[in-house]
Amino acid sequence: MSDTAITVALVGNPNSGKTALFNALTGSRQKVANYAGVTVERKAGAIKAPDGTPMTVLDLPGTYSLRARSPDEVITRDVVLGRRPEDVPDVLVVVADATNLRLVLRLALEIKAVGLPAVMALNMYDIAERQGLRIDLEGLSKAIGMPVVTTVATRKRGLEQLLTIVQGVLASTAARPSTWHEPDVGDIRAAHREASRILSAHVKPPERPDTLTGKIDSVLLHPVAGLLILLTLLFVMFQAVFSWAAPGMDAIDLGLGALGGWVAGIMPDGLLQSLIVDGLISGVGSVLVFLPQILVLFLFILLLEDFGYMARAAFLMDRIMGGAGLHGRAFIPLLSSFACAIPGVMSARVIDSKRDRLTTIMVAPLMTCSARIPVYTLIIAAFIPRETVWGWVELQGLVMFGLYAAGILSALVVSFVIRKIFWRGAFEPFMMELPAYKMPDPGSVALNLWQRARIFLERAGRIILPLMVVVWALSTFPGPPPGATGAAIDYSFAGMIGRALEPIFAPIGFNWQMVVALVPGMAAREVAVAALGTVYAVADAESAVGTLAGVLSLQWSLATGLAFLAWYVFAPQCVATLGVVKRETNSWMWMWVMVVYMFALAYLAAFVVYRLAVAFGLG
Ligand SMILES: Nc1nc2c(ncn2[C@@H]2O[C@H](COP(=O)(O)OP(=O)(O)OP(=O)(O)O)[C@@H](O)[C@H]2O)c(=O)[nH]1
Ligand SMILES: [Mg+2]
Repeated sequence: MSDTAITVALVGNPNSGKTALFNALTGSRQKVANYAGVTVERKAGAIKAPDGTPMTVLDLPGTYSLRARSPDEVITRDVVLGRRPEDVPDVLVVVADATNLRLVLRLALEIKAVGLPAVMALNMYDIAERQGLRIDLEGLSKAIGMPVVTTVATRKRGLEQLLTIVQGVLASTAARPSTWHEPDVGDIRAAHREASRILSAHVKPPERPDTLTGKIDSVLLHPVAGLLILLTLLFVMFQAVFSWAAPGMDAIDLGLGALGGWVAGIMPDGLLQSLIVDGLISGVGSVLVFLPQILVLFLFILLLEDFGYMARAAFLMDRIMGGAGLHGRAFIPLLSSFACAIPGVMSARVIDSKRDRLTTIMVAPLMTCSARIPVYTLIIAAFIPRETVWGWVELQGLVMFGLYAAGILSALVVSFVIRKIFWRGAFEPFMMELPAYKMPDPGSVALNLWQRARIFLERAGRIILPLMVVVWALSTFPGPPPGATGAAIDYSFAGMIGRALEPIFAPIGFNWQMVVALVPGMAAREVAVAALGTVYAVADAESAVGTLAGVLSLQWSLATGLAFLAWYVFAPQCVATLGVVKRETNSWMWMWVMVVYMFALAYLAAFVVYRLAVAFGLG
């Protein structure tokens, strides 16, 4: 970004399409979704105006006012008011949802007071046209004192005109000193009246109002039917994760097996062959197999997000979450944590109260992130028979559903305990605008899915691959002394480390190979799967290309398998998440509290599960 570039900041209400506009302008792929509070950071992108002038575009978190309450709104306020030296805007683009103008008009009046040249982008104009909404663009523009341009961010419509007008106001208007001050209740009322006046003067109600959203909501938000539908959706999702992904997983498995066999055939036996076949193909491959499942899961999540269902799910869960002491806005952070706890912890920024935010951050890693999928499905494939329980309900999917439910339940219980022990507070009811339903756009879903695949593959290459070289080396060296009788790996460093730590984990039924896998598993959960793949492949060179699940089902008891699952529901096995918790809470203490409480829960849960299973004769 050059200092001479013009800086354009996109400001607006949540869910008005700022990020969609940012992506359309800059060609980036920041997350866009049909609910409020998606963006919690400022993002910058460099572009050229139609006449070639370099520009920097800033995407900002959504807000209803510059009177910022939550940390994400503070970012927006500070950028707009020029308080962040690295991002001082020259011009503001107020991004408005054309079908929902009342609140953004209030914001536009505040923006006027800031004194910078400003333009309003009337976004989602396609929907406004479909509804037959009649907006007097000229009158509106006069009333708010800034040019108005219509845009359709998702179809890249109106972008050139927007940029041209942005340059126009920059050339014709000089920045005035800011007269903005934190509005008090009286100011807000006055602004509200003014916004209503502008609205009734320049916007005629739609000829074909969106009645569909109301109709769908009467079913989906029904206190009983709605919850049942939500549960059914989740249930179908986990069934699909197993049944739809199976062919893809089998294909990858077969391909990797063939690759391993081929490499073993053309390379002479020896260290290098072992590194490639046992370390890389068995190790990294055992994680790659799970790509189809991750994609099926995200396909569901992306479709539901784009459709506008997630905000409804939040609404339905509000009573239950409130009962557990979670803030109404905690749903979105917890939902994001299903992908990964890192964006989840970050989106807790939408919560204004410090304590509520901290509670949400503390429980976010309990939600089942996608890195747990390889661990869960590996153990399920090894120990849970592929049986049909009832109709189309399969046992494996049912167990997966149970593991996700265990994560959610434990998050509710932990936040309940935090609120009871550390701080009590008033229950904050859900406050989020429910977005209108939209048909998901196949192109953007496909693009997002591809992003997910890329993240997964990049992790395999950047984190798992190098770690597997280390795990392989630790399991191979030093070689066994001459005349040794045991398996070679018993004499290796990995064997020594595993045996040294084994006593700690013996009470919960873990063997030393599992302990060896837990250590690099701190880097990321799925690394443990890869490490098991490598350790067992090195240990048993004969069947190095057999499936890992098959090996585990022979080597572990069912009780051990279940204890491992219980461990992974709770263990804080991801250093990156801990780093983000430290950054977002700005405290080492809370990070350590998280480490200690999650490890304690993991150990306890694995212990109870293991002992119970043994008592039932599954040891
Ligand atoms: N039909 C239509 N949909 C749009 C348009 N612009 C954005 N959307 C959709 O509106 C939803 C919200 O878009 P985002 O870009 O995430 O909104 P945002 O303003 O960045 O939201 P926050 O980050 O939460 O403040 C998404 O589902 C987009 O696909 C548009 O011009 N037309
Ligand atoms: Mg956004």
